[in-house]
Amino acid sequence: MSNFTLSDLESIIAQRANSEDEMSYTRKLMGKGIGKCAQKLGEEAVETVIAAMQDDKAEVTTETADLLYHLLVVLKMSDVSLNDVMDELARRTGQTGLQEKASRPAD
Ligand SMILES: N=c1c2ncn([C@@H]3O[C@H](COP(=O)(O)OP(=O)(O)OP(=O)(O)O)[C@@H](O)[C@H]3O)c2ncn1[C@@H]1O[C@H](COP(=O)(O)O)[C@@H](O)[C@H]1O
Repeated sequence: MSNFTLSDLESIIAQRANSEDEMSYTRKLMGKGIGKCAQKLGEEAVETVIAAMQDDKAEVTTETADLLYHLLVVLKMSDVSLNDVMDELARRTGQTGLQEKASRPAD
């Protein structure tokens, strides 16, 4: 099992965002703006859903890797850190998902 974490990948993405590395996919993608990054995130989410519906474990694994990478790119572009997201998830651990839903303001 690898010790590699999402936090490690977040750090690499942050380095690439500020680099001049012509071989960096991250740099190239971010250069296209938030619209393209968000579109890629949506595509990877759909591909993960399709893999799950096909009950294809290998494909779910690779598509989820693509999805998590593109999610971290969008978080970086949005100036939201993984820590921000983990803090929000930690805040929610005191209640069930249905309690959280009931506590939301009415639309
Ligand atoms: N984890 C990833 C990762 N997952 C997916 N991808 C890329 O995401 C792209 C998605 O594939 P697609 O075929 O859908 O996209 P595409 O056709 O190339 O792109 P578009 O033409 O649609 O824009 C591929 O080019 C993948 O290589 C990733 N690119 C980089 N990383 C990691 O991010 C770090 C920084 O990478 P670089 O910025 O490339 O140095 C490194 O640790 C990499 O391993």
